[in-house]
Amino acid sequence: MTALLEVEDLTARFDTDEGIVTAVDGLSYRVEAGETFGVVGESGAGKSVAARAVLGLIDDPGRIERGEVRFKGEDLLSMDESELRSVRGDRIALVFQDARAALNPVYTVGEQIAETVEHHLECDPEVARDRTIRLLDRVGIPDADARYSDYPHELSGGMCQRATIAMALSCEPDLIVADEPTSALDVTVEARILDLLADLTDEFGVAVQLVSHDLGVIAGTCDRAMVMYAGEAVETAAIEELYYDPKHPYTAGLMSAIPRVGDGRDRLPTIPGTTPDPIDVPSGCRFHPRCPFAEEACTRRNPSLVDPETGEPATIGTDRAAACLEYTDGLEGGLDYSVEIDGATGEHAERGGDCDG
Ligand SMILES: Nc1ncnc2c1ncn2[C@@H]1O[C@H](COP(=O)(O)OP(=O)(O)OP(=O)(O)O)[C@@H](O)[C@H]1O
Repeated sequence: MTALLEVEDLTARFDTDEGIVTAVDGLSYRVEAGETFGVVGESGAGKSVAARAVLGLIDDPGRIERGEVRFKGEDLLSMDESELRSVRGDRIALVFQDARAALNPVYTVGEQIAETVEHHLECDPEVARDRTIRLLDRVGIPDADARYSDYPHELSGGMCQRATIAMALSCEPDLIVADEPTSALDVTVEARILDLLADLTDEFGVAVQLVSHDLGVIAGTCDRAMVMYAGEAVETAAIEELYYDPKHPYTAGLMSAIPRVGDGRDRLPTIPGTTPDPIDVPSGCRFHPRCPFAEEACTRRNPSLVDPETGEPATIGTDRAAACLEYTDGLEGGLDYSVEIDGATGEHAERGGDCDG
């Protein structure tokens, strides 16, 4: 069965003064209709470039070198700009981190949403206005009738993000690509917006590709997720599997950065080291310089995604995949970490191994 979105072997590069940055390297994943699919990884992993590539929004000095982005079976990368624009306006909507910048400052919030409604539904302005007010109300903007006439600068950050979500929904899309939609918001507002997104995906049956550097956000919101490192996918799994039984040492490290109830830590990265220089990525497994379990083989061989149970190469349809030599019997010492969950809270309580950093 064809998934709603199928990205295959996507490779995107930027020509910079310092050299060529391969921001996304041979990336393959799928998003099923109606599901919330998370893309997680540290800054520079290639999450935003992957999200933008889905919409053909890679600008100079970037280019998509190869791959396919099939939306309902049609390759978006082979479409011309006007075809793409109509898919973007109609079937795929975008929500960005900086909601205020995404809104036009010279029109009221209501006017700009009503304009897309009018265009999309080919209805008259009164109908568009009513529908816009209902949408503003649905995304939790209080007193939506009055807020319709507010300019973006008159709304708080959280309210602006609600407005852009209303805007995204106004074209009744099949897919919303949300790139760090809550990173600029404080934690309480973030939680409310994520709850809203979850409710709306159920209610409108829309799929979401949710990009975040925060595995806590992804774990709380998504059905499945892909973990990215240095332009590549290192693990894909249903969210419970990723959370309770991470197969890649990098995912396990990200897990330990999820704040736990009562431990007072903020979201500090606990994996030692930093993401590699994108112009000069490490040989072999790109994570090996930071991996506590790395062996000599890891410096030579870049593992591809495989089913961790069988070691068989993963395809776009594989539900569980990890890219570590461990799963093709390539490690002598193996992986030595464990994840223990405090049953009472469902939070991560203890971890073994060296991956805590
Ligand atoms: N316009 C650009 N010109 C040059 N390099 C770019 C450009 N946009 C992205 N890159 C590079 O591509 C790589 C991936 O960037 P991307 O923004 O996708 O990462 P990310 O995982 O979304 O992280 P962040 O959360 O920091 O945005 C990075 O090394 C980045 O420097």
